Amino acid sequence: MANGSLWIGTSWKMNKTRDEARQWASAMTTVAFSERLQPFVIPPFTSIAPVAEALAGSRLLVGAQNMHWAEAGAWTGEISAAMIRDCGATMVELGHSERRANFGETDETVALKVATALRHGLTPLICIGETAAEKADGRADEVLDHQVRMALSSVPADYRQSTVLLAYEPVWSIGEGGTPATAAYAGERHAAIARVAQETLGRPVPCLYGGSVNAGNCRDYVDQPGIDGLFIGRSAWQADGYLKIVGLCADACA
Ligand SMILES: O=C[C@H](O)COP(=O)(O)O
Repeated sequence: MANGSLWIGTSWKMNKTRDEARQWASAMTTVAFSERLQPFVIPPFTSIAPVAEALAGSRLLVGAQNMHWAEAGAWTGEISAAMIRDCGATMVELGHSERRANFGETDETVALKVATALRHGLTPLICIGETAAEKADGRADEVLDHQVRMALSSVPADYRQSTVLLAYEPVWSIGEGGTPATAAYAGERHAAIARVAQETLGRPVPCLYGGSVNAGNCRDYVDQPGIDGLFIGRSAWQADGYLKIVGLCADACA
């Protein structure tokens, strides 16, 4: 269980029109979230502004699923940190395994993006995780160590106390066909990640678990020491699914 806030959020990946996004957001506006929780939602780019408008005044933070590291320029198809801020987002997800596997994201580009995000006042949510093959080879902690060091060593000196989040998402646990990590396995990896983060940044860095989280297993994860929140896909894409998990996590904190 987290000592500080328990971060409970969802990325919608490439799902929802603006109308669908507004419907999800409007279901949140009357919810009294537990003070122990920090809720957040990460819509696709097209829905950031309408969701941020609908959630103005609520405790839910809004994020983007990716961004470019450059300030502006000839980067067709890309989105800058300033554009994301302009739409009302205050967080940005970086390095999701789907972007690493399908769009050439690397530890080097994630590092560049972390620095840019912080300079623009965006909280980076840095996704890390080993593949099934790396796990089978007994290399999970080695892979995570490298990912964490690369991402956190890029934090500019003036921003070392800014909020930075990690999300441990074993690649084999994500999406359709994914197998959720056992809470014990996730807890062991979180302990290893916490040691590397402390070494690299000189302070604790909150780390969320993601990968087939659902209403049936969410409490097992948040009961683990060192798991500071949950990053949820499919089980939170419907408002009632998200709120069910939020309620269970609030109970776990009580
Ligand atoms: O961004 C969220 C993660 O990739 C987890 O997705 P999932 O809960 O659908 O497995």
